[in-house]
Amino acid sequence: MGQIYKALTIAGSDSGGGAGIQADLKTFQMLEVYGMSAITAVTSQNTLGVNGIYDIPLEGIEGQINSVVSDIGVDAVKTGMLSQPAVIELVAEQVIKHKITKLVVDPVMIAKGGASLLADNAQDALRSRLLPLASVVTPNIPEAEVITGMQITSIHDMKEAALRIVQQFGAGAAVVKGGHSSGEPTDVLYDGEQFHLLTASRYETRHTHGTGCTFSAAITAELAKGSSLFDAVQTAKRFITLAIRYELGIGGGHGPTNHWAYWRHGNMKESMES
Ligand SMILES: Nc1ncnc2c1ncn2[C@@H]1O[C@H](COP(=O)(O)OP(=O)(O)O)[C@@H](O)[C@H]1O
Ligand SMILES: Cc1ncc(COP(=O)(O)OP(=O)(O)O)c(N)n1
Repeated sequence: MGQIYKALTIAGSDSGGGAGIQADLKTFQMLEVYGMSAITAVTSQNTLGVNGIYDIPLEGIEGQINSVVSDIGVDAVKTGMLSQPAVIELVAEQVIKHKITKLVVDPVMIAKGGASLLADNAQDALRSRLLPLASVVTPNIPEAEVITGMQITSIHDMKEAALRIVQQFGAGAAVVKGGHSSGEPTDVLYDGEQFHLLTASRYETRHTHGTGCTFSAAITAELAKGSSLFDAVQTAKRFITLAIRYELGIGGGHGPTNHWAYWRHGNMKESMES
């Protein structure tokens, strides 16, 4: 079987299977990384929206992380929905305690349907406790605006936000994602030294539920395998573009992306070009 690479997601459960823990584990599997989970909250959710949020007690979250790390071990960790300041505090402590060096922070704040997945009073904890521990942070444009306090209306602004997330808040790197912009969905990576722009075609579809989770999970999987940050982000961009392009078309609202697409269509030469 060769070497088994392992990744842990610390995030919320999406009963609809398109975002959160479910999207992360599907992505890890497709990228041939063994996936594990520490669930922070259970959501009752489908393509139409979030109907309920049930937080997991702190000792339950800590127990899941300890169980996994102490026995199986992790090559990389990602965070998603952390919902409360105390959860962020706990996760930060665990990252330090377990000496996690590859940490992808997806600063999940609001679901596509509008439900809040991060309490307003958790923003400070996110900035001060988690961002300094992150190898890379992956905000969408509204999340980057909340973190930095600046308005983002251009690639220039996206670069400035990524720079601030690294220089002001202490993250190792930042990818400000362009899904919420108009035009081509260009993502801006600042790796601490230079900027990289990752561009793809925009596919006009309502089936984009879980794009951010899937993208950050793909980065995590590639980092777990030992890829450089730039290579990991490039692979993640390809993974999410194909997952959006080959939509499943299920559900009456914002449907999930296609986590099989990279595997089924990923080596088709023209798959990113048309
Ligand atoms: N309609 C689309 N077509 C192609 N790529 C997209 C589309 N929407 C988002 N993306 C890409 O999906 C990834 C997630 O982006 P985004 O939607 O901004 O994040 P989030 O799901 O956190 O809001 C980024 O790489 C972004 O460029
Ligand atoms: C449990 C859970 N976690 C995260 C999200 C948000 O995921 P994201 O990838 O940002 O996708 P959209 O909400 O933008 O579709 C979620 N909905 N549920």
